[in-house]
Amino acid sequence: MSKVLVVGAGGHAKVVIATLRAAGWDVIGVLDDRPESWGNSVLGYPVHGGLDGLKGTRHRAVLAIGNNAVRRDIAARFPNTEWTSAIHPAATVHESVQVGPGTVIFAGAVIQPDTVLGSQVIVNTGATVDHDCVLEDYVHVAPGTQLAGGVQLEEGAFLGIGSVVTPGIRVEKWTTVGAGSVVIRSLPAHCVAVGVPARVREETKS
Ligand SMILES: CC(=O)SCCNC(=O)CCNC(=O)[C@H](O)C(C)(C)COP(=O)(O)OP(=O)(O)OC[C@H]1O[C@@H](n2cnc3c(N)ncnc32)[C@H](O)[C@@H]1OP(=O)(O)O
Repeated sequence: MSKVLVVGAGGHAKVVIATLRAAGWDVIGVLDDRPESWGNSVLGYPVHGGLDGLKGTRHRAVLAIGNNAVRRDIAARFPNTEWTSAIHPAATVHESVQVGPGTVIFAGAVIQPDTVLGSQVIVNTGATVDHDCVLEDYVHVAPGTQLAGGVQLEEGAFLGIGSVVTPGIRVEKWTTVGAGSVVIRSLPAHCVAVGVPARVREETKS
């Protein structure tokens, strides 16, 4: 069994650990920069200490943090870490799908042919991503999100739980789509869009 470290000791880490275990990985522990988490455990796996523990380790690691910008910043901080992807055996991922380093795909997700997932992407529980989609680096599609064919989610886009995107739509960089929203027109970068149909309600800085 290959050994792997988990980075992040929050709720998302529980699902990452469950996914890794189901996929046959040997989880050797958790790292988190918050001192209050040290000595605790996540699903029975000990939090050994801060992220500097990644320096010099020969083990692979998974970034188990749901926030897209935080994943981006940690990946930049540790360029020499070998980030591994994790796919739950109860996810359905077509053999033509490309999966980048550090990307996690949780139970019940379905990913259809010729979709491309970048690095550090999260396809959360039960999300469906249909044919020919592109999810760039640091994208997170929350549980139950449904993407039609040919959807493009640019770097850092976050789609809230249960959101829906119609065919061929583009959501530009670092934009957030609110829970339950239905995206029927492409969305610009760095904004928050909500509702049915989704409309921009706020511009953001990052
Ligand atoms: C396993 C996991 O847990 S994965 C994590 C999944 N997490 C999610 O899906 C979270 C999704 N987050 C949301 O939908 C949030 O509501 C956000 C990000 C869109 C907005 O959050 P905030 O900026 O805090 O917005 P806030 O709660 O202040 O609401 C602002 C306005 O937007 C409206 N609004 C917020 N979210 C939505 C939504 N999803 N759909 C429609 N309207 C919404 C509010 O009703 C409010 O309207 P008002 O000004 O007329 O009263």
